[in-house]
Amino acid sequence: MTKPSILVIGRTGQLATSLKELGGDRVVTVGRPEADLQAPETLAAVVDAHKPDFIVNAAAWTAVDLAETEQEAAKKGNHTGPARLAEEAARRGIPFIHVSTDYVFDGKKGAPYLESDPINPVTAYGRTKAEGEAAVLKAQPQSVILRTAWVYSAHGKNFVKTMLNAGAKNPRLRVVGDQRGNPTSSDDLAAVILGIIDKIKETGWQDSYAGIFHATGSGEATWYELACHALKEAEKHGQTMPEMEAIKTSDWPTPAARPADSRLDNSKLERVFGQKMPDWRESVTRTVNTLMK
Ligand SMILES: NC(=O)C1=CN([C@@H]2O[C@H](COP(=O)(O)OP(=O)(O)OC[C@H]3O[C@@H](n4cnc5c(N)ncnc54)[C@H](O)[C@@H]3O)[C@@H](O)[C@H]2O)C=CC1
Repeated sequence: MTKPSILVIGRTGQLATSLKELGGDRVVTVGRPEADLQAPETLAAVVDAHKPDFIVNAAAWTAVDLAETEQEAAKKGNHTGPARLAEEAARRGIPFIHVSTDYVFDGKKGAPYLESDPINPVTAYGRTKAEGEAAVLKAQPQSVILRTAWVYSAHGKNFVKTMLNAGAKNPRLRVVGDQRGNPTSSDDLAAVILGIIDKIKETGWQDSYAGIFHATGSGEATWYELACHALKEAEKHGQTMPEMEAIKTSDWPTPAARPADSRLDNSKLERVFGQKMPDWRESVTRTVNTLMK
């Protein structure tokens, strides 16, 4: 067996699982306790044990609501921990790929966000992720930071799985219909990350690779539209379609306020890396087919 050349931090999360599934022997995933962003002193030893050509950080504090009350832990998971990992990568000359979020924006632009648009996070999660972006780039200038959004997959915890489960148990579902974004399959994001790594291998590091890139599923949706599509696909497998009602954000209060419109423009990803993400509907259909098998 060839030595894995891509070290992924995070083992059980959606993106880490997709990277392992897609990357096979090229990828080794390491999670807690061996690699713990809350205990950054663990990270150097993991990098030295694997001597990778690339490091991907697929780990994060992703509990958006809990981040409001657990700000210190969220900061370690999203800011200081990833910054330390970037520092270890820089010290060894290893390009670093990190993942951030649409929640660095306040959602008030009214059009898809560009990488050059000013950020203004409105949640503790978004703030810690935004601080993480800046700290990672400072620690390792050879970093590619991918801002993604609304991630779902056949594994782990996510909105699509929650809706399929809720739809199987309830005759009627109420889903927020006034937040707009780009549903993203973690498999599609993993494919983009592996594509970026191939490109860097092919061309060597280029200055244009450094910095922030938006990487979300093509097309846009509300949570209501996403739920309806997933449940219609499940209906083809014999699950009863519940009656669906679109509700307002104000009817579904959460501790952390979600941006109303956090659509991202992915054209820089295509321009620089030649990577285009599939339409979210196709990928949701694939995920539902996997789950209903
Ligand atoms: N899930 C979503 O909807 C979105 C996710 N993102 C970002 O995408 C990336 C991947 O997210 P997912 O795979 O969906 O998240 P996930 O919640 O499925 O997985 C997170 C992973 O991080 C690991 N982790 C948490 N704390 C850790 C620590 N202290 N040390 C080591 N590992 C730790 C968990 O064990 C898990 O494996 C993250 O950077 C996240 O912020 C961005 C936008 C939306």
